[in-house]
Amino acid sequence: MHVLSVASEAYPLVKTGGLADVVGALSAALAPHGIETTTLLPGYPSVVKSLGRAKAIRRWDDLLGTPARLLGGRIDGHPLLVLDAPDLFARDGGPYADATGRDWDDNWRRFAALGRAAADLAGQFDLVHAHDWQGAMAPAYLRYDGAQVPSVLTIHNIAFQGRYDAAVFAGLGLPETAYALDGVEYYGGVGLLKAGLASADAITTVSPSYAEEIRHGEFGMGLEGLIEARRDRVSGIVNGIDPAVWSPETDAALPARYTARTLSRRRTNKRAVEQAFGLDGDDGPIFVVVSRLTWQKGMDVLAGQLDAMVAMGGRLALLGSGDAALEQAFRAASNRHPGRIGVRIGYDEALSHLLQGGGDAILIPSRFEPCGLTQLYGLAYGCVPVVARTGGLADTVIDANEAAVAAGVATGIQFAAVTPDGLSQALRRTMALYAQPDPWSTMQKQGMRADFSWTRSGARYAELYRSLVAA
Ligand SMILES: Nc1ncnc2c1ncn2[C@@H]1O[C@H](COP(=O)(O)OP(=O)(O)O[C@H]2O[C@H](CO)[C@@H](O)[C@H](O)[C@H]2O)[C@@H](O)[C@H]1O
Repeated sequence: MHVLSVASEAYPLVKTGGLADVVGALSAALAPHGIETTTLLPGYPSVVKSLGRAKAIRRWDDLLGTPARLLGGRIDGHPLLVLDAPDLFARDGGPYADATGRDWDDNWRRFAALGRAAADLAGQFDLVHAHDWQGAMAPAYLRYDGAQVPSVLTIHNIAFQGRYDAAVFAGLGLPETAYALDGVEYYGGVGLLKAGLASADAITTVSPSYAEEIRHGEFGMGLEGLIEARRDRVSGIVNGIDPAVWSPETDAALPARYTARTLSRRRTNKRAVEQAFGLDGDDGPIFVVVSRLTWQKGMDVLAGQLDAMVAMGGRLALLGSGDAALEQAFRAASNRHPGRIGVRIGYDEALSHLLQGGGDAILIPSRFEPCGLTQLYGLAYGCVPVVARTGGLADTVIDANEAAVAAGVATGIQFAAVTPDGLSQALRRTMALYAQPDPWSTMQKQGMRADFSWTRSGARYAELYRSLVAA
């Protein structure tokens, strides 16, 4: 089977978050099931450059108003297609925003063009798998083209919806009838994710709990009615992690590599974390954070608990970037507590590996979390996850309640309320567990033994694809 996977990022070519990790890993996850995945990405400058001298496979004189061509390449040995449309993608800055962080005004056109190109190419594939709002127009174009190729749309985060003014509809190149309640119309404007959700043959989210949560107002963020109406098409398939990239035994970013049997080697990495973040050397735990600094991730609540954490004897090494006010709050905390709180504002892939390989516990106090990958990396690296009980975090971490600790099955600490009290209790519980070396190392080893490889989830996607292609 040949599948076209359409997304705005894919590791290792372009990454701003977890979407890239998953899209980058899918091709290898599906190959054992006889599925060849071709990934279609926008031609950002770095992506086009990575292709070297590539020949155009196809050209458009007018792809939603702009000339474009299709270039071929490989991503980790798997087929790659790149939509080279310089008017849309040849810009400095990030995939979605300029260097100052301001979203590009024409994002609707940039990612609708990606979807339009995918639909134009779909005839060469058995199925199209689109990701998030940036890929979501692919199923919509397929539907309004009357194409026979089935489509899957995966929601990695329903908070990002690609919502625009009604005026952009005219630029989408769709029939008038598409501006309708069951089409692209969304609260009086245009919704790209909404259009995809209304059109795809199947909808997946990245954990079973999140699939359930988004049927309700608090998590559905305006799309709960549509999700509920299409619930027989919605399923949750939990993300895996790519062992070629995330494995403490082989990780080149770690000063000391280790396994569950050689956990004491982590001490060398812990010293490296202390150095990198200017932390005091002592025997207490180092909490780590690798995250976008946003409301979703509960970073405001964490910022409010840092004085308490330091008073308990904890230290923190934080790597992240995001909201300016939160960046400032963490910097200020680090100035207040030199040697106890170290902060690195920015994006650094290698440092994120070091934190997992040297930190004692990774904090993830998310208000909602479709799946979450950093807790899975934490589990694989013996960096115990301390997580809010929501979405994929609830599905992947076994809380260290008394029964679970006694049975030796706990893999982390869960807490229910993302509030100052909820988080400070979780920190206190973590400190108390850390003070008991045996249960703590049992918890680390349990996490490292848990299987979050793509084996099971790859099989689930393959099964879903087959059910649609056969239909
Ligand atoms: N400053 C930094 N430097 C280096 N690396 C950094 C970094 N900040 C974050 N990262 C990395 O970015 C990724 C974040 O992935 P997550 O799944 O945790 O969240 P995200 O919200 O981006 O993804 C969305 O999509 C994914 C994929 O489906 C879902 O798991 C998730 O719940 C959903 O919100 C991880 O690989 C992490 O290590």
